[in-house]
Amino acid sequence: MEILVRYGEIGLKSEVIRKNLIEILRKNIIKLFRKYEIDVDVKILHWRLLVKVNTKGKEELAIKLLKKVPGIVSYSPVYVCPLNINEIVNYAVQIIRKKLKEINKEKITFAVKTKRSNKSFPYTSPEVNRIVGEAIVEKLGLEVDLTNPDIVLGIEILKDNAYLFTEKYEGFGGLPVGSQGKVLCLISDGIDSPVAAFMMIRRGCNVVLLHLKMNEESLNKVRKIVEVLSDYDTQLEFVVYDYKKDIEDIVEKLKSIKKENYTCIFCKRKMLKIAEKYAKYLGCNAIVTGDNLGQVASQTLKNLKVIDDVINYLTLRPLIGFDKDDIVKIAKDIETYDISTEKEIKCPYLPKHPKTIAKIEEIKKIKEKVKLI
Ligand SMILES: Nc1ncnc2c1ncn2[C@@H]1O[C@H](COP(=O)(O)OP(=O)(O)OP(=O)(O)O)[C@@H](O)[C@H]1O
Repeated sequence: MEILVRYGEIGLKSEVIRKNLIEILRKNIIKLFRKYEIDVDVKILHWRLLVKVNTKGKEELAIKLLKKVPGIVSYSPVYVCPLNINEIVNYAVQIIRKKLKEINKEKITFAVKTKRSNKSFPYTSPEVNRIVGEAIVEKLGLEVDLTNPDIVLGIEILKDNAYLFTEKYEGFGGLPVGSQGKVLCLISDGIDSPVAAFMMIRRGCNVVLLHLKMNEESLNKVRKIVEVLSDYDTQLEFVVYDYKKDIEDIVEKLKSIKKENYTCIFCKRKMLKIAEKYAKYLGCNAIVTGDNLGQVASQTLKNLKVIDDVINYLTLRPLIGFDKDDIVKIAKDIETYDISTEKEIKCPYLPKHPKTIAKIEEIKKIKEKVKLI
């Protein structure tokens, strides 16, 4: 099986950068397929990649896996045909004939959509559409429907060959992983932080996922999430830090001065402080969290400011402006949603009335009183 892979934004870059990104993309495809013991050859074509799946019986898996490679916008299993209009017509008729066997319907309609990037091919795209379309009508008796066809036959005319296909799968787009440096993502068992990590992977970052462990149940969920995300970034690193003592210390100290409502703020400050240490040690360029504005009462700009104040490191919150529905949709698409929601584990340290608008002067006073970060 051969699959034609299309990239998007990579194509907008200068030639030197584009070549570099395409090579990273090529290697990423090979790495992911190797993980699933699929032997592939990936050839770089003009504006496309051609993935040749050599392992028999793994074709369906190969199609699923390509969705998990950032940088890919869409892809199609293809028939590779010589650059000759008669051959293209012959291939087209055979492909449609085969496709007809899969469709159980009386009157089947079709459309031909050609894209010619090889301008030295002597027929324009509309001409190819017409010639191939007429042959299909004549030989197979189908009807043309350009708005809502049962079968769309795609033809891409590239430098070396014509590529014919009837299926087109969507990728996530973005940039190849490994092209934009490394970030440290704070990951919990919730819906948001796996999506935040994915957003950074999609933009080409390698990620280190850091989980601050408070209980075994959450850690088990996070482990499953890590497994899913490590298909998108095959070099993903996962670090677990035992956080129980730290959070208990925070809760105890705040209780002693009746400031329990500051628990979330001091907890997040401590998390960022720990994250900063790991980020520096592991060579990460930024820290990433799944925070969102106003999703819970304590996620206010003022709170985020006093939380960020504890470190001096680039902190990114890729979901800050997203609606919950948008986040849920992505979580479902990347297959972390079911894991995040399989069992809700409530934070046992959550105070009754978390502080919504924290002031830095108040934080300073508390810090000094009970020695917190
Ligand atoms: N136990 C944890 N380990 C690592 N990071 C965490 C942990 N808990 C929270 N975070 C980070 O802080 C962010 C905001 O925390 P919040 O308490 O709102 O998260 P949550 O509701 O538990 O999970 P999520 O934001 O992933 O849906 C998270 O998105 C995540 O980046």
